[in-house]
Amino acid sequence: MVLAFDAVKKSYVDSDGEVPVLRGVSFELPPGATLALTGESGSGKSTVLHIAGGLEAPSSGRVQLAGQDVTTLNDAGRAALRRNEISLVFQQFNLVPSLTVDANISFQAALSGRVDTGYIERLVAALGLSDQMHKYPEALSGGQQQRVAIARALAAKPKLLLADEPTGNLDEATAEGVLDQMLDLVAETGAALMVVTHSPKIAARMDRELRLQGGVVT
Ligand SMILES: Nc1ncnc2c1ncn2[C@@H]1O[C@H](COP(=O)(O)OP(=O)(O)OP(=O)(O)O)[C@@H](O)[C@H]1O
Repeated sequence: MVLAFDAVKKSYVDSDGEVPVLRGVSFELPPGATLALTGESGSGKSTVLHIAGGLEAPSSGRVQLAGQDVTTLNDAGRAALRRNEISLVFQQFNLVPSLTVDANISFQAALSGRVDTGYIERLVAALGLSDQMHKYPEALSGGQQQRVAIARALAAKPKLLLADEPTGNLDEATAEGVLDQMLDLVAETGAALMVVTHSPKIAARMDRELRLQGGVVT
């Protein structure tokens, strides 16, 4: 399995006391699988994504990523897993402002020593970014920045691609193009893909939909 959640629970503590968000979430994502994670606002979708990406720890339960139990790894182990096996696309694009688009796109791939120039050129062309490569992120529109973030995530050829509303700022045709690129990566490399989305159209393009409701998946 690329990703396996086993009875994952997560609570936050706020001024009212402990607030349970995930009450026992289990699912598996094998290589080449695609999954849409849906549910109402506040149902815990981003929380699942952050736990899957090793950014947050579950309160209990087990998470296995690329065959390793994330819950027992130390910080260095988790950081290595994040760097080498996982790409995340957030709602905020987290581009590096001091680097050109070109350098931003290669950034993660370079960290894990996997820069495939031919693949990056294809991606950049397919995502309509060829004319933007020497610009800095601040000179790009929101939709262009989003495509740069997606190109960076794909360029690293991760085993697991996690995306939170990856097409939120894009018009329909561009959003379709972005999804095509994500699904091509899955088809070509056997990566697994999990997408958080409110869009039934995007969900329909994934193999499977998990709906979060009341802290469990349905
Ligand atoms: N760091 C935190 N501290 C306290 N509560 C949190 C924290 N992160 C998330 N929550 C709470 O957990 C619940 C789930 O949040 P989450 O962001 O996972 O939902 P979501 O389904 O992704 O929502 P949306 O569709 O609006 O992005 C919310 O009630 C939120 O307030």
